[in-house]
Amino acid sequence: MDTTQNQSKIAVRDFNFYYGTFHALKNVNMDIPANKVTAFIGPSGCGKSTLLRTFNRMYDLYPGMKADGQLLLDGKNILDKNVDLNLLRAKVGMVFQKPTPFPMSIYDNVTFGVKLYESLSRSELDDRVEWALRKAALWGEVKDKLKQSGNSLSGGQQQRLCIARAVASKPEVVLLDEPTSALDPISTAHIEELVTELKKDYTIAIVTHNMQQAARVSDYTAYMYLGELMEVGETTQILTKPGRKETEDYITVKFG
Ligand SMILES: Nc1ncnc2c1ncn2[C@@H]1O[C@H](COP(=O)(O)OP(=O)(O)OP(=O)(O)O)[C@@H](O)[C@H]1O
Repeated sequence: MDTTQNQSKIAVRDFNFYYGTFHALKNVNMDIPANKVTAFIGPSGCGKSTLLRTFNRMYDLYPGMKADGQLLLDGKNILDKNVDLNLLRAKVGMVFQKPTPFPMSIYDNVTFGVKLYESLSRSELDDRVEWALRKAALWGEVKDKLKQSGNSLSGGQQQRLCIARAVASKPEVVLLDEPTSALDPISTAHIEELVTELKKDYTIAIVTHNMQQAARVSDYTAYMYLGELMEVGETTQILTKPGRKETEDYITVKFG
């Protein structure tokens, strides 16, 4: 990938990841450019979600997992033992496949992470809630019912609420793990528009099984296979003229 014009936000260097004795990611090297969307594609089980989750060290939440190599966020290795994990997760937000609003009001969902890292006045919090919900293109639909439970929203609205929650603490990177796979086409279109909008302010990494989605939203695409990064490059090039046979076979089947 040509990173000379694009500043690398995350640099992955000689990175390996293990679930116990299972070697899930094998010597991965790549750059995730700032203020761009990088899509991760590849067959089920190839390690896309595993790689994404290492970018905010989600794996620290589970025993028996091990990583080596380097994951440099703005040049600093996030694998270092003395990294403040709360701060890291404030900088690198995550949205999961299934919408996961917390069992609390829409307002409290958005302020949840903010309150952990910042002490804002009530009016500052109100402003942040409006700002985040506007970013997530949800404000108009919920501004009159902020005290209602997040679970009262539709699936597509819930996912936008999760995006609002992720951006509310003003992260630098947003990780999206198949964010639209549980959504209808209209909600999917909403989220895709949002991803394009968000990259002005954030660096975005998205896992998707949908090649059309990768084509629509991403600038760069990484193809993974059996724990290896097979190739990475500009999305138009990877999807139309992949360098490797494995990528071509996968894309041909997926595009149908
Ligand atoms: N908690 C875990 N413990 C042990 N092995 C795991 C765990 N999570 C994932 N794996 C294994 O690691 C490999 C990569 O899984 P991962 O979920 O990252 O793949 P993926 O490409 O995101 O797949 P999918 O597209 O199906 O979501 C798989 O072989 C999977 O079985």
